[in-house]
Amino acid sequence: MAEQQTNVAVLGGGSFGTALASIAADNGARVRQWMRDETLVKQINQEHRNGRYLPNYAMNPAVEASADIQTVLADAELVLIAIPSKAFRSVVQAAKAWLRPEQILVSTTKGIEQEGFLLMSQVLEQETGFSHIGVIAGPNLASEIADKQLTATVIASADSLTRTRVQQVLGCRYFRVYASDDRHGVELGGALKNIYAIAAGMAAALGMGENTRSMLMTRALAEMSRFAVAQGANPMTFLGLAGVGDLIVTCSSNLSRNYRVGYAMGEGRTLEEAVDALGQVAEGVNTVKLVCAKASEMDVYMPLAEGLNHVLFDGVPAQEMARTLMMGEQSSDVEFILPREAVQQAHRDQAPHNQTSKNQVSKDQVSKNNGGGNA
Ligand SMILES: NC(=O)C1=CN([C@@H]2O[C@H](COP(=O)(O)OP(=O)(O)OC[C@H]3O[C@@H](n4cnc5c(N)ncnc54)[C@H](OP(=O)(O)O)[C@@H]3O)[C@@H](O)[C@H]2O)C=CC1
Ligand SMILES: O=C(CO)COP(=O)(O)O
Repeated sequence: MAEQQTNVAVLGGGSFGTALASIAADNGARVRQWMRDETLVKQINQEHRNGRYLPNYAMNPAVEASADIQTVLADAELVLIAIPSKAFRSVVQAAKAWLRPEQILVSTTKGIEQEGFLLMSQVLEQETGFSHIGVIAGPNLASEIADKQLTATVIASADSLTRTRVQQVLGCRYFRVYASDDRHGVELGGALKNIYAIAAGMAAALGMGENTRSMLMTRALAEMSRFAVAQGANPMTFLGLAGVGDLIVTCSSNLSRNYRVGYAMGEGRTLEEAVDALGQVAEGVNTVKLVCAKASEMDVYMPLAEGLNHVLFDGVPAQEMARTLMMGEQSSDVEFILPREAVQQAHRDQAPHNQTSKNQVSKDQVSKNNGGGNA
């Protein structure tokens, strides 16, 4: 529980920003929430309801909404930024004149900026140069938080003041906040799982069974952690809420917008139709493109992401991805115990006449096969 009244600013009037603003207010903080939509500002201040993003949620009436970013940031000790990745930098730039180095800046955004492949905390660092910077990620469907379903998240920062203040300000009887100092790993976990949530939604619409779903999620975790480790993250982070925790919820729930985009495509809709019908952000659509380009540049094997990328952007039918799911290399289960290279070497050593074994399909063959493969 908050020990003293803290001034909190939330930038973003979407579903997650609204849920976090209300949690902080429930917890005794003085909360101001910024959004650009004046009609929504009026509705939140008069009806204590965000009719566009969380229409059935009775917000804490103490949350004060405003379209004036200067007013919202005045006196804020903690600033939570819940703006989709495509607009994140421009909003930080608009806020910059009123930010101060002693403030704690926390991104809640699970996405990647195309230019430079930057995560949002890196954008915050670039734009401000401040030292109290953190990220929040975890299995946090906003609409379940709005129902006050028991929920846990992670605050990740190298800065202990950031971790502690966020735990104090947001931790309450229905929202638990665990700490991590692997900011990069936690932030990558939140961004990467959106890719696999789309694939899981597609698999569900295609009628795949529970074994398939479990395989997909577990191999997704292998792929995510492989990529994150190549980017300098700690693989153990993926055992936590921001890794396996967030992956489970978004690959299982129709409340996840990324899952819903995949489901709609599995039912035969185009990407454009699926995204238009959603009317909110599905970060995974952009993330899969950026991650595949980065993985190819770094030579990281990511067949699930590559397969999805082909379905989303190259017109490959979803059914084709499912078929090729079974044709990739049969490699190591947990490669941090048995490295992939060791399995591949054993196959090479034991193949008759040093031919590629029958069950072992090379990376080249997998990518030729319409981009699908087993992670
Ligand atoms: N919703 C969830 O369950 C969770 C979401 N997240 C992450 O939080 C981030 C924000 O998501 P969420 O709140 O759900 O998003 P929503 O799509 O619900 O809302 C987006 C908000 O950002 C605003 N916005 C978009 N572009 C701009 C812009 N150029 N300038 C100013 N404001 C802008 C929108 O304003 P307007 O209405 O005027 O367009 C809206 O207030 C995402 O990265 C998401 O991954 C993380 C955990 C859970
Ligand atoms: O990140 C989320 C839950 O943890 C929200 O997922 P979606 O963006 O797919 O709705």
